Amino acid sequence: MSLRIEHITVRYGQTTAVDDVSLDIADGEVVALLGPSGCGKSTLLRTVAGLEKADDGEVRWDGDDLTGTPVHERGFGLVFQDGQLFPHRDVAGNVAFGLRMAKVDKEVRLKRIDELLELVGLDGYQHRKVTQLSGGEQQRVALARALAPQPRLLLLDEPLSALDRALREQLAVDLARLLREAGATALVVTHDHDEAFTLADRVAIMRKGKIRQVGPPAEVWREPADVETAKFLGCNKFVPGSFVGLANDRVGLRASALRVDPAGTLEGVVLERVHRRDHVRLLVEIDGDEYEAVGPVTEIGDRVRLVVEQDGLAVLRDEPHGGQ
Ligand SMILES: Nc1ncnc2c1ncn2[C@@H]1O[C@H](COP(=O)(O)OP(=O)(O)OP(=O)(O)O)[C@@H](O)[C@H]1O
Repeated sequence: MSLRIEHITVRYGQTTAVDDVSLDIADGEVVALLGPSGCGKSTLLRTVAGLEKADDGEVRWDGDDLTGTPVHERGFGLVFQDGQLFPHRDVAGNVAFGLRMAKVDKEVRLKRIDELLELVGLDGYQHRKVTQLSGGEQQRVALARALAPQPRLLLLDEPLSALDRALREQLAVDLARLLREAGATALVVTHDHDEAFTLADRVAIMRKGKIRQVGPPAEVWREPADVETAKFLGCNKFVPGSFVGLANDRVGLRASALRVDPAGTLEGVVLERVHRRDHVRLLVEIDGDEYEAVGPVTEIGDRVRLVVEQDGLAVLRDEPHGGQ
């Protein structure tokens, strides 16, 4: 039971939206397709769904080429950014949709609806109108509806991006849990790295129509394949490894890489201070160069010591020409 994307290319006129992409998804695995706007993520997902036709390459399930298989016969569940619920049906009516199509008995159907609503945290919502639900609740219903017929693969296109930040963070955690509980095999498209890293067993980084790197979240976070990927994953400064005590040629620093701490070995002078929701962000001069750092509160002009936070670092593989 596995999906294989083989050398898929999709063009729109002069634009190559997806450029020779190959990717496998194993049974029960959640893979996130992560990349900036316009990199081709949705086009690739839509091609897997059968909503878009590939100019080249194949999408296979258990070895079978799906090229001639229409969307509704692929056995895949789809969830889009805005849920696309049926407004005239209640919650149960929406969740039941795929089960009705599959001619599942009413009794079994009702039981399955109850199970799914419990799974997505909407127990007791069966007869609520979907137009009277919050955005987060609507997305949960969309997810329950997609999961109901037990699809062999779940395709999620920016499932949380219509929601506000706080709700998105909470729902990403819930979604990760319920994909695991449902044992779902899923491909999730997102441009938000926090979301991708929360949800996925593996993250595939996409840029300009190509997959640049695939790996477990911790590995991609720690060792981006190149400088562009490191920048996309939050690195805004690149230094020789020796600056942070590593042997690598080049290391990317995220804003959280340096933290003021009297035990630190680096020394600098505070140039600027900004208060953020849950921390203080500083601009510090070290040996004539400027770096971001995380506070405690200090005064402009203070001399401070700084420690290096490993999570804030990205190690770049040594490149013969020195990368950026
Ligand atoms: N129907 C279409 N006709 C023409 N060009 C298209 C069409 N759909 C997408 N494109 C182009 O293909 C490229 C990839 O688009 P796609 O929507 O797959 O990117 P994306 O990574 O999903 O972006 P976003 O995160 O903004 O949705 C873009 O340059 C886009 O303008």
